[in-house]
Amino acid sequence: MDNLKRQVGIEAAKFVKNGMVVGLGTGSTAAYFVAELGRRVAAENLRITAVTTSSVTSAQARKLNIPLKDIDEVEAIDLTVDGADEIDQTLNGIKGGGAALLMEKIVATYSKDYIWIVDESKMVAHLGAFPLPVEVVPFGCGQLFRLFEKSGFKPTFRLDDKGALWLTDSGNHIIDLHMNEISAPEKLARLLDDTVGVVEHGLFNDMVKTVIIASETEGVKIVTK
Ligand SMILES: O=C[C@H](O)[C@H](O)[C@H](O)COP(=O)(O)O
Repeated sequence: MDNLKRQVGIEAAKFVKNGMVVGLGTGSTAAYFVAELGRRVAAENLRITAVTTSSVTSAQARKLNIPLKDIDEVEAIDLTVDGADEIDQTLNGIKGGGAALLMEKIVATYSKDYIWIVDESKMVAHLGAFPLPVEVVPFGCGQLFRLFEKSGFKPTFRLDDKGALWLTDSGNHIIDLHMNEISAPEKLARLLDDTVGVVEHGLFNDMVKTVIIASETEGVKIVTK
């Protein structure tokens, strides 16, 4: 698995050219992309500026001497590369397994180009086997949890290793919805967008045009929409 993740990370880094502003995703797959960029910055004198999608990725980028800027300091983001938890046949996806969905969606929204990198296990017929992360404001999140229960969304609060409610980089909590199958991702996204207390959700519908997939049998392939 790690080998497949490394392959797509290295492949995606080939899209990065001198002078670009690059969005750095979060997670175990995106970390290989960031590592390869760091290698190229050191070995090839690649000149880029990066914006990141989480404190974890910022820390990795700093260690690798990748120049970072705040998202509001850059004119535009040329390309963002990120992982995903599930991707369906239409290239809708679920993200946020690493709790970075809010910053990830903001960075993706302001990127001219957006690529996901995954191993083949992430490609699915229907979204929903992976619990859908929803970032929620702490105030009233117990009420929101009960609303999700009544709606049949099978919510669970995400906890940290001490058993406390998970705190995101933006100071919010995460409720994971165990829906098993999401038959209408657009409809669910609209409903969540309209729900008070929801900051963001992990449905990334119609956002990505390019996915780089690695499999044991077929190697690396690029799927576009
Ligand atoms: O919040 C985390 C992100 O959405 C990740 O990109 C996603 O969870 C995939 O992570 P991984 O590459 O570790 O499977």
